[in-house]
Amino acid sequence: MLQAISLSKHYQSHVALDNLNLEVKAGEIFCLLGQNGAGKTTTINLFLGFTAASSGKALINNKEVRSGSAETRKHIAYIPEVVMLYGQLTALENLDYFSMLAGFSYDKESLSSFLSQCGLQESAHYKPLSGFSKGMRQKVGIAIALAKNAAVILMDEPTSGLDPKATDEFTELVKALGLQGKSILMATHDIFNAVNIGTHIGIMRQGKLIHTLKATDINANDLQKLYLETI
Ligand SMILES: Nc1ncnc2c1ncn2[C@@H]1O[C@H](COP(=O)(O)OP(=O)(O)OP(=O)(O)O)[C@@H](O)[C@H]1O
Repeated sequence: MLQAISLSKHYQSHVALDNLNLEVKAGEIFCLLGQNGAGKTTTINLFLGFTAASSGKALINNKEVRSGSAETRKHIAYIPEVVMLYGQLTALENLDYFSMLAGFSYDKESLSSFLSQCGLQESAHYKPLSGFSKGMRQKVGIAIALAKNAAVILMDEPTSGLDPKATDEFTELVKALGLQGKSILMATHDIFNAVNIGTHIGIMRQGKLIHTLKATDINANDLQKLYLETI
């Protein structure tokens, strides 16, 4: 589970995140919408411990995130806009390496099976990442999340720049992770995808979470209207 309690981040006098209260339970996919600079990445970075909170708390499985500490990060998988892995290593080698960093050791069949579950063709398992498309990299990123057995998955605009088919495949994978009981927080600019993928949707403006909605309570057209009225 992922929780923010009165979480704020200031850069000198600038308020990047203002008193965020948020809970993403197991099996929930929370999509954060908001204009550039609304505070989405700041929120994700606070949960990752990449930056320290000015006040309030970020909790992962009820443990407070400490900036720079690996204690809570081991429960998290992070999928940024472009999954940065080792280009000279194969998909299998990358997965093996990142699983080991998280304390897991798998045989080749198991590693291959994680990649296949994420829709990566077997012929690609043994190819270096340098030749992978963005969509293929995102699949390896999800495979790492599976292999790490991460309870929490944080995603920052993971479908930006993906073609419709790759977006659709990615969406199905993320929904399956939700059904497996992961807590997922995803920052996105894609309103249609947020309704399609999310169980919950938040709209941020100038560091504040203004609206929180259940995805079943709104369609894409109404969400777009509300979004435009809010920002
Ligand atoms: N290291 C930093 N130093 C100063 N200000 C920062 C820093 N990081 C972020 N900010 C500011 O905090 C605010 C929130 O930024 P953030 O990156 O969280 O927005 P965002 O919603 O993720 O935007 P985008 O959609 O463009 O990724 C912005 O005004 C940004 O300029």
